[in-house]
Amino acid sequence: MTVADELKTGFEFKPGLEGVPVTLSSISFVDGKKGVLEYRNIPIEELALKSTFLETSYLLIWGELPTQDELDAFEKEIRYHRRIKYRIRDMMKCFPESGHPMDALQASAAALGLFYSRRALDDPAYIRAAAVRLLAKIPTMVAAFQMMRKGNDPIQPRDDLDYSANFLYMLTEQEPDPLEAQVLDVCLTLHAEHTINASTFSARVTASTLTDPYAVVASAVGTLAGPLHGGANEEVIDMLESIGSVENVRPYIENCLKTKSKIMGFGHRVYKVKDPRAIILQSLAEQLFEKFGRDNYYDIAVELERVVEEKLAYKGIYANVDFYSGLVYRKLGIPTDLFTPIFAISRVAGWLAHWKEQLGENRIYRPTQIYTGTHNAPYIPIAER
Ligand SMILES: CC(=O)SCCNC(=O)CCNC(=O)[C@H](O)C(C)(C)COP(=O)(O)OP(=O)(O)OC[C@H]1O[C@@H](n2cnc3c(N)ncnc32)[C@H](O)[C@@H]1OP(=O)(O)O
Ligand SMILES: O=C([O-])CC(=O)C(=O)O
Repeated sequence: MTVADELKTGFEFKPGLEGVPVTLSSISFVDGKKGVLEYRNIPIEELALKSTFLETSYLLIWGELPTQDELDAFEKEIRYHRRIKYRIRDMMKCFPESGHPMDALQASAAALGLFYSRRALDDPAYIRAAAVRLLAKIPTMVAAFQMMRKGNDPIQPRDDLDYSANFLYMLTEQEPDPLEAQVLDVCLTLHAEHTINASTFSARVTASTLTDPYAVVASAVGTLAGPLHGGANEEVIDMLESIGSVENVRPYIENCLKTKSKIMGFGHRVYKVKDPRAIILQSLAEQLFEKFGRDNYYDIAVELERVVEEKLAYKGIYANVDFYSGLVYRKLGIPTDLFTPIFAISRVAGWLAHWKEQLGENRIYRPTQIYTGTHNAPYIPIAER
């Protein structure tokens, strides 16, 4: 059969699965034309203003906002499980300091499966324990690698600090300013879930084989790392650095358009307007600048957004979630190559929600292909090739 024949069999090939539904889901909703994002029916703006990352994680994974008692119990369990086993720390010490923290995180998340490998996927207590462990330990692993690659011992989590304050503390051994901890917490809430993006799809495919949740998260971390997905937040800062000044913005964009290169932090498969999270992230950056002083990259970013809109709005290309997040993290003093691991700390909540949902009505993912080769080719002996 030729490719044309294959296409006649009724398959419609959609590169990148654009617009192809791959599951039923009630976890989140995006209206890309109106710029709407909801988690479990609640608008992201409401959650950013009124919730916390852990409460939002509970909402995503278990489908409802927790009562005060449920939230207290959940937070207590997370605090209890923050520490990582010394054998995981020892393993991480062998990682090369020059390695990317996303690779370190992917390997460490997978290593959790060596210690907690029981696959009781129909036991709600197992599901809860795995979700708690992953939410609790991933920030500790990210901070531990940061310390170890600088030649220092990891900083132990502090039980008196909440989730985001504790993460910032483990990175610096300094108790963060309350505004810094609060801003980071809102960033985590904003990044926690986004329907069937590439890493979540990867998580669901892995989950559908009924493997363990650590493998599910490790495969999603690997997928998030790429520059077309979560890795773009790091690339945005590199781009702002290479542009260097507001005057250089227009020639930079014109050159990208001429050479058909992507402008990092812009464009989205679903949003055809400015990403609602970018609007909130920009205001978080401004709050930090007001208290701690402006970042000189901000003016470049604002001009970049203006020129990209002027040139590309007609194609529906606007700032996405990765455009302003890096400016927030930079102001929090976080190194650029930790931006994507921070995205992972947050998105693990969404991945876990999808893992749990996938297990509910599981069928293994096994799509098809359109074969583009030939048939019955002769085997040519090596001497005759
Ligand atoms: C958390 C996240 O994952 S958010 C996304 C983070 N990624 C980035 O910021 C990287 C830059 N952006 C991109 O590469 C893309 O916009 C993606 C990967 C996000 C979406 O990709 P797709 O939906 O496949 O869009 P695709 O790449 O086909 O682009 C469609 C058109 O818009 C253009 N376009 C899309 N994004 C950009 C961009 N950032 N800069 C310039 N042009 C762009 C493409 O060149 C293409 O133009 P054409 O139709 O004239 O050929
Ligand atoms: O939805 C997507 O394609 C990308 C993503 O994860 C997000 O925007 O948060």
